[in-house]
Amino acid sequence: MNTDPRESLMEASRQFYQLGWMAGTAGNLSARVEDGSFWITASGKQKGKLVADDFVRVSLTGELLETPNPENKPSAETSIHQAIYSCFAEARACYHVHSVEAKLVTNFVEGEKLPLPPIEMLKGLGVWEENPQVFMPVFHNHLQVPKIAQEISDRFHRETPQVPALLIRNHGVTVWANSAAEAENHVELAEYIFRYIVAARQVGIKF
Ligand SMILES: CSC[C@@H](O)[C@@H](O)C(=O)COP(=O)(O)O
Ligand SMILES: [Zn+2]
Repeated sequence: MNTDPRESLMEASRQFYQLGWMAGTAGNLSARVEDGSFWITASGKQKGKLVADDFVRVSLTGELLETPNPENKPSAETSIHQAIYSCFAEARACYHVHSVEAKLVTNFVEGEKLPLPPIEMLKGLGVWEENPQVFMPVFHNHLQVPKIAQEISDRFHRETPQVPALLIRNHGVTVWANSAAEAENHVELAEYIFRYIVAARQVGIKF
């Protein structure tokens, strides 16, 4: 991967903002560099107009390594990115967005996983089966973000998720991939699936 992925992160953020998935300051994006550290959006930046100074570089253990602007603080959800990179050594990018549909679908289930419809788009998330039975992990939206990160880490060490994506209840989706381009693709596919789930419910289709 390119040593400085910020251009890809800014481009993805602009795109997600335009789609309504990173309204205001919502969401955070990160991508790793060769030494294992990662660039992540600084906390509280407007996601529709990020510039290269709106990022920080942190280590896998959360230590601040580089900040173009001394006032930058790492995203409040950095610990979730750390958990993902620690669980999946091959992951090179981790994107988190806040669409309306990603929040809605978490209200359709009470348990820890959301059943996904057996639609073609699942192939883009790595599921190549006929009529697959696939679930996306759902986590409680604890006020203390490190607690969410710990639960992600604990669950994923016990059980590998079927898709490279997770939901936080009434909050949003987080995806990961082995490149920034693939992470962007995963966000778009996950969001398509959430729109499908909402629409299927409206017309009474069950899966
Ligand atoms: C619009 S506030 C949303 C935040 O609480 C959080 O969930 C979020 O996604 C952005 O936090 P940030 O610290 O800017 O990375
Ligand atoms: Zn968030």
